[in-house]
Amino acid sequence: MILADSEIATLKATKTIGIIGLGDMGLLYARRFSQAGWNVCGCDREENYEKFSAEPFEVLKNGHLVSRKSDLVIYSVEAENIAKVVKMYAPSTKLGAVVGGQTSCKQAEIRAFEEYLPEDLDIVSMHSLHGPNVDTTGQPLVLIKHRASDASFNLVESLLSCLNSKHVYLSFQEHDRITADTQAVTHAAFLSMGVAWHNNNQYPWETPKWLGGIENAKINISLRIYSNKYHVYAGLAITNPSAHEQILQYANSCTELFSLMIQNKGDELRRRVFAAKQAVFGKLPKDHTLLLDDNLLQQYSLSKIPPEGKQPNSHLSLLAIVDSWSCLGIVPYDHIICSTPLFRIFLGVTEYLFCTPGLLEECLEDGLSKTSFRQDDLNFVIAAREWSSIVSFGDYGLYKDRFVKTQNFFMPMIGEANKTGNEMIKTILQRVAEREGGPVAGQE
Ligand SMILES: NC(=O)C1=CN([C@@H]2O[C@H](COP(=O)(O)OP(=O)(O)OC[C@H]3O[C@@H](n4cnc5c(N)ncnc54)[C@H](OP(=O)(O)O)[C@@H]3O)[C@@H](O)[C@H]2O)C=CC1
Ligand SMILES: O=C(O)C(=O)Cc1ccc(O)cc1
Repeated sequence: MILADSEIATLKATKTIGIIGLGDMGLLYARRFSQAGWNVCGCDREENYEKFSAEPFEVLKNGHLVSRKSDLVIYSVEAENIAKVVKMYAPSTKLGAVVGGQTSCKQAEIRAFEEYLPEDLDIVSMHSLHGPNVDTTGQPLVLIKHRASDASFNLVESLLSCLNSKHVYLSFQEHDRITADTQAVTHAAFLSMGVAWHNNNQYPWETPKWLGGIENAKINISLRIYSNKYHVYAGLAITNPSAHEQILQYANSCTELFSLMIQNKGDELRRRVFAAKQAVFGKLPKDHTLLLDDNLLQQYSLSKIPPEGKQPNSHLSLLAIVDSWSCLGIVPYDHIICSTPLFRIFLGVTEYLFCTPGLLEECLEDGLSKTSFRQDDLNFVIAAREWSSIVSFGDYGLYKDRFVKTQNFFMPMIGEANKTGNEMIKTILQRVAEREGGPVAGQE
């Protein structure tokens, strides 16, 4: 429960909030909390101490110093390191404090808290379902009351209320299942596009094949992911066991649909894809308005080449996501309350392809009869399988290596892609907010 203003004022005067890990998300939280009038302290690795001298909150040298004086400690470190970091600082936690974390998959985080924190401490965890450069307003924020009194939970919820996000209450198990369905498989699709373009040695904005609104969304989101830190995507996929199954299903769906195309098994392909369409989109109301359309996305192009009419495209990446949702029994709309901006965009372009009259039929026809996309699709299948293997091996080193190679390939365009991507996301989020009647989020 968010407390009354007078009670929040008392908490602000008496409680100290500690953030361990002042990277992108930790810094966002620490700045916002201190701007809202909370007493905040934080730390990063000791060797980074000097970097934070201009911050408006107290910066300490390490997590022991943060833990011993904070009434609420939030760990905002790499998922890969969470157990190690919690083990290190947990014994220094102040008596009676509440502890939480921001990692994207909660199983490893909660396990670390249970193993290393003294039993008398409360655990309330959280997850902002957006990146550090998105306005927090109206975005989903998951709150997990794992082991806590109402007073502890109210402290956490009242503190987080300054972000103006939409609070979603889940257990850690529900959180991990939903984010595997939404985030992990979304990232797998866009990561695979990047690797496929890289392996084909082509910048998609340089070839007339990739023109049009849907292609702009694919390119901008893929490059946005490759502009980020690899550990964010590695952590949320590798530490979440449900994500392994989803990503494998995605790779299998890509393989099987592509196999049907190259064998020219049109009837089987259509049967399978239309059954998936029915499972995923069948219950949408007749008057359902599409979130996205090709015209809206047309303006967000990185290409200098003027559009020259429609190019044939099988849209294998989009066919495969609907097929995998269908095979896994996932209805993505059930998770919309817990969706990230990238997931909404992925769902938006997929919905556009599947629900615009005639478009799905056209792309299946292209997939079966045109060969111009075969090489791209083959590379896409290989990339999806590669990501699935890397995630299932749980190998962060391999993940980093694969990610960074493709990141380097796209480096010359990352700055411009982020600018265009930010504009695109801003427009889409405004549209989401208008549609849902909630607060309008902008870009920071
Ligand atoms: N970025 C995003 O879009 C989102 C990320 N998350 C999750 O939030 C968490 C943080 O992500 P993000 O901020 O992006 O990542 P960053 O890499 O930017 O931040 C993590 C920070 O923690 C520091 N750190 C590592 N070990 C310690 C330690 N022992 N003591 C103090 N600081 C330490 C890191 O230092 P160093 O770099 O030197 O290792 C780094 O500065 C991750 O678990 C991520 O999955 C959640 C929502 C969105
Ligand atoms: O929107 C997305 O999917 C992002 O890529 C940003 C992101 C990354 C990690 C999270 O835990 C939450 C959001």
